Amino acid sequence: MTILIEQPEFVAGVGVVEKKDFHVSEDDKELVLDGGFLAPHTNSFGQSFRDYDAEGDRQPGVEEFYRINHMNQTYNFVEKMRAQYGKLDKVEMSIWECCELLNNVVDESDPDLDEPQIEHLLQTAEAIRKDYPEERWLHLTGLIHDQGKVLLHPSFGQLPQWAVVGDTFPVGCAFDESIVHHKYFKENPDFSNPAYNTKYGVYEEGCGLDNVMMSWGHDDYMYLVAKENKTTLPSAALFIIRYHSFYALHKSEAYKHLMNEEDIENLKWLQIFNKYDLYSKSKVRIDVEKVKPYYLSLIEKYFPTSKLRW
Ligand SMILES: O[C@H]1[C@H](O)[C@@H](O)[C@H](O)[C@@H](O)[C@H]1O
Ligand SMILES: [Fe+2]
Ligand SMILES: [Fe+2]
Repeated sequence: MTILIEQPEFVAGVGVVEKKDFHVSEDDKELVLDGGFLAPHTNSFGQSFRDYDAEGDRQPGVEEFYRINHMNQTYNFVEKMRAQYGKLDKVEMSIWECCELLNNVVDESDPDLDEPQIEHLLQTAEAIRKDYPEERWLHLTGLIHDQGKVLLHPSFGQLPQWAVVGDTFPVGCAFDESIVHHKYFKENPDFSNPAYNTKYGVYEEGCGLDNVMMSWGHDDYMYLVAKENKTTLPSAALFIIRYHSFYALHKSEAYKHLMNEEDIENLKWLQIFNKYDLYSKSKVRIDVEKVKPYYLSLIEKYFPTSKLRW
């Protein structure tokens, strides 16, 4: 007997459809995988993924991270950061050089991972590659989605962790209760500002997420870098990069009233991507030198110049 496990797949022009991706053969009493990626039940610390209350060494630091993040991410702050970092006048480097810079970067907001970020980028991309071998754009999206974390590096002004990592959320309208450690928004000045604390705030129904200011961090920054450097990646890739930390949307379905038609389409891809972003976090290291030529070929395909403006 064969047990089929459902995996969604994208078919050009049709969108996301169900796909039978791998099976377990009971006759042979062994697992027969068609090279598929298996999402583990627990993280490398033995806890469920994204359990922000589970007791453990990382919990107090992660909670403190969110306290400071929620207090400081205001509409005004985001406007300033977008204007300053949108100039892309800090550094010139290639995508691969950026991967290498992330060799020393550890994300303090993450309860599931304490490995350097280069590992996470490759783990994500390689996990996607297993299940979606044909979607080369999605492999590259995996590789670059967290590169905005270079904002932590001294050559980018060494921004504090609260201004770079963690889940993101819209500013300029009410903070949804589904956001991790929501209680700390009480200390954010926008929380009691009537211009910003209603369901719509400064936005309108269906205005499109492109027109929504998101809390500042690696997502919005990398989106600007990719867009301004004229990537030919599809719009779903840019959507994934800008909103992959927006769990209130892609997990809790909050803020849907701000989406437009294109957002609704792109969200399907983000939900696929999220499985690999989250569940590939592990202690299993990728052989960087072995996979490097493949990713260099993708970078060449989707970016017009080898040096990017950051
Ligand atoms: O801690 C994690 C990490 O910073 C990820 O890169 C980000 O995308 C997540 O949303 C966040 O919660
Ligand atoms: Fe991220
Ligand atoms: Fe990530």
